[in-house]
Amino acid sequence: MSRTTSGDFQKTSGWLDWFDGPAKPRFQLPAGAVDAHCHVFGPGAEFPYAPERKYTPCDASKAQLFALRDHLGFARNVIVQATCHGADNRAMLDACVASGGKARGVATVRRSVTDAELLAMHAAGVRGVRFNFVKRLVDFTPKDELMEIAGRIAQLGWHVVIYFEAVDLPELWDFFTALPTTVVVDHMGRPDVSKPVDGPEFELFLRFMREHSNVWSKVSCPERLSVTGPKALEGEQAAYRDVVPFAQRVVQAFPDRVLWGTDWPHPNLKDHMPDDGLLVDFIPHIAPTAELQHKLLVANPMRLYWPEEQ
Ligand SMILES: O=C(O)c1cc(C(=O)O)oc(=O)c1
Repeated sequence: MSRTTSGDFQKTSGWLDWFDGPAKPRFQLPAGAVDAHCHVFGPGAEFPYAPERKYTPCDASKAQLFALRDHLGFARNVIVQATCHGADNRAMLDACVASGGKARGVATVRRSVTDAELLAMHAAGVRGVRFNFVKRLVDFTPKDELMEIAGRIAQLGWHVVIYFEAVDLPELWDFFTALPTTVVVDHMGRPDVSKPVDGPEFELFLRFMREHSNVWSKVSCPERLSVTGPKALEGEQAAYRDVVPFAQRVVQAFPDRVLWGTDWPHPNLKDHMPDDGLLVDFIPHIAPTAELQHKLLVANPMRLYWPEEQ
């Protein structure tokens, strides 16, 4: 079934809609598991997409996200502001509030954000801001503006989520290592998994984490990073094998600083749309023991997003 975009919007040409009717995962998530990276899109008629966006998605509402959460067996979500909404956080905030405490959020803000707005976001459940350096997704924001924002949100106990491509890490290193908060890297800093896992590019990322104990990583998005597959479709139980050594390395080296998320509704995939149930079945390949799974899915996200419950 083709999904629609409501309001005065037309999906980007070639847009792949999120997968309908995902499998029930075979992997039994631990009680209290958190999907620590997912998004809501619109619906456009209610929460318009931002004029500066680089893509227009199909709608993906909070009700659809919560249904997926329950189907897969997650207890909670961390809803990350998607770039198609720019710095208009209303859809994400509305979803957090509607979740009844089962979702926390990561916002995108500009320097012009007021302290009162930040406090209101905190009350709605926001615990971090996202700085995006992926050029196909956002226009450039000066680093001094980002550093000023980081200084302000640090006072609220929030963290910074960073999204960048592996080739850009050397240039961004000084900025990232000067951030005054916990820093969470999206999707392992997007390694090129056709390169060796013990090669210089991924080693730089591991060094980034090793030398900076405030840096965490989401070991998410194998469907984005995989080059040779196989895809998480049609019951595949060994999907995205080429990504496994990279994610496993991060989980084993930094078990207390990793998070996992579905990345539903998977913006901008070009090749295929994964079955989210089978994506959950990817987890035991990268976190093979019950202890690692509990840290990745429960203890770590709870410490970062619901510390008051610890
Ligand atoms: O690689 C991407 O296209 C992508 C985009 C977004 C976003 O538009 O916010 O978020 C993600 O986590 C990944």
